[in-house]
Amino acid sequence: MSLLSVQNLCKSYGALKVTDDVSLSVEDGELHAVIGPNGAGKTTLIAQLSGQLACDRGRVVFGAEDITALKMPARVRRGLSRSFQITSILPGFSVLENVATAVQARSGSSFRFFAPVAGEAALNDQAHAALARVGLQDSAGQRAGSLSHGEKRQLELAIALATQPRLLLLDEPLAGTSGAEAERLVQVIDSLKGEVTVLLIEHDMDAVFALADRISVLVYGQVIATGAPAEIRSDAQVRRAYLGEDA
Ligand SMILES: Nc1ncnc2c1ncn2[C@@H]1O[C@H](COP(=O)(O)OP(=O)(O)OP(=O)(O)O)[C@@H](O)[C@H]1O
Repeated sequence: MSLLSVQNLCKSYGALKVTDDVSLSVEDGELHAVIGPNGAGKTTLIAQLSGQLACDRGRVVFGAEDITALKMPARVRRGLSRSFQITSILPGFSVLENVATAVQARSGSSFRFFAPVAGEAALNDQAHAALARVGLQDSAGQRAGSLSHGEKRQLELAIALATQPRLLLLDEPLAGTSGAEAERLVQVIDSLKGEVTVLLIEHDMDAVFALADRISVLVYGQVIATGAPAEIRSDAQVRRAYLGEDA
């Protein structure tokens, strides 16, 4: 059984069909990338999967449960998390506090079962573990606002991981990075493989083809192909529609 099954998802704005009968599955443990030209509907799809945006039609099944009608917090509690954007980082708070806040938000009242000091220690332990996963363990005490752009992207990942997702939705995690910063993020995402199932949207094709187990290609709101990177690279329709004949 797939971890995530997206069935005939639709979203229109007036006459514009932004997601148009999208079906795809994400298998447990895989890194599944969704690529497509600007305006293809990728961000809208992620918003529909995270629960930020209601679907006009179609179903989203997570594990064995139909979650189509659930709002975002209920989806997060079930382990379906979207990476938070840099804009949601609290710049005046420390890196650790940013992650600890996310741990607490996910856990709801569960930390109240601990005595206050033990609760805080448990919270910090989880936050430190998430920071170590993304290579920010030495920056825990630093103000989040003083991080470089690439480090802020790493912090976003740590915040998402702190919610202990089963499926992580990553929307352009490399945006605004290049060179060593981008390579670092690719390494971090690669290191999550096998531990967290990932649905990745990313414009950096080198990163996508290096990381993905499978790729779905979205064009004008429709999935025109799904397959392993080598299959996608050699798919004539994909080359015509998106990658270009010389890709
Ligand atoms: N709230 C909205 N109201 C009207 N049109 C919208 C709205 N949100 C998105 N669109 C339109 O839907 C289309 C798809 O947008 P979306 O952001 O999902 O594409 P995308 O594939 O993520 O693009 P990009 O790669 O440029 O981020 C675009 O034409 C966009 O202008």
